[in-house]
Amino acid sequence: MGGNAIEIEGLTKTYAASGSQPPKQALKGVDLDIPAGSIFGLLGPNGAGKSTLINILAGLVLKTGGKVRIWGFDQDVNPRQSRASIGVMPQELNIDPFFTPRAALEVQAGLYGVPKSQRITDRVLKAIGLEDKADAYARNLSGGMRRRLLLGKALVHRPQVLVLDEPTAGVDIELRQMLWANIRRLNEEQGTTIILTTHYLEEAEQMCEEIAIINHGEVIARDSTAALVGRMDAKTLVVHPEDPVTTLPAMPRGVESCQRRDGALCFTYRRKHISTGAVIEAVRDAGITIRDIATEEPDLEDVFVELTSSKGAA
Ligand SMILES: Nc1ncnc2c1ncn2[C@@H]1O[C@H](COP(=O)(O)OP(=O)(O)OP(=O)(O)O)[C@@H](O)[C@H]1O
Repeated sequence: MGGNAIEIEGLTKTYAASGSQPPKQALKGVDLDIPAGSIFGLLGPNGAGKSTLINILAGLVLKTGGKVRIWGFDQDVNPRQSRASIGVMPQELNIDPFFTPRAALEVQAGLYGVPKSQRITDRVLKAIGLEDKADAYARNLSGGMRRRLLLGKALVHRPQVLVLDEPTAGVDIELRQMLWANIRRLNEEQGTTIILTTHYLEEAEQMCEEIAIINHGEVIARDSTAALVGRMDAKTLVVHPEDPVTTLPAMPRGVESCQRRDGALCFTYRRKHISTGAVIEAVRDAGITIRDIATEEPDLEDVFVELTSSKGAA
């Protein structure tokens, strides 16, 4: 196979109408390649289509149209192999309370048809730090342990691609760090490709080499995290002029100017390329007396909000 763990072309999904609900087009033609060996972030607001996409990858939801290849296997041509290449840690804590972690992992391995001689139950228990609890009933496990067990269940068939759907939602910092350490290790030591959805943009920034932002069933941005962070390098200088200004002052190249409703002038630029001093100088050169001045520094959250509210209209 080539350099991609996942190749998605023109993927569409329309959920059928039910009762008074009209049909819902959840994916509107998604093209997305995810490089093998990467840690890839899939971000988007609630209802954007992330779970639909992930569930299609996992073989849990049937696509309406388009092509999906997992580890080189076309879902339509080689459904079994494509499914065996991927493991999914779901959002919900759906664990049978009457199974022990060991039994839960064994059952899961059975579901994937892993022969007994090739099972790696002990190794998985160790990787998720549940050796001590291997034979305790799952109902006695803490929320954090259950989450780790879900991760373990996604690993029993040694998938090349691991999908984590909101793995750290509602999880305390210590457990979050432990989960990330586990996941990084899988990525580094076994080359497992990791795809994760998260609402913690800071986490995505720290963990993911590349990020796709999905909104209203479409990919609206896909870039290396470094490039997205580069976008965030934008800084806005807000100038409150002493007297009303009717003409925006001339600015150095690369500065976007606008005027706010309250009359304030705002100038957005990349700090890397243009200094704040140069912008202030240009304002003064235009004969504008500055009454007050402030700077605004957007973070990934702002970029995300801007992208999902402007380009993503249905
Ligand atoms: N089984 C279903 N039947 C009908 N509509 C559905 C079904 N599942 C999801 N949808 C709709 O499809 C759209 C995409 O939903 P999806 O769950 O994929 O979004 P999401 O990005 O995962 O959101 P969240 O972050 O809240 O999990 C939403 O409008 C949702 O209401």
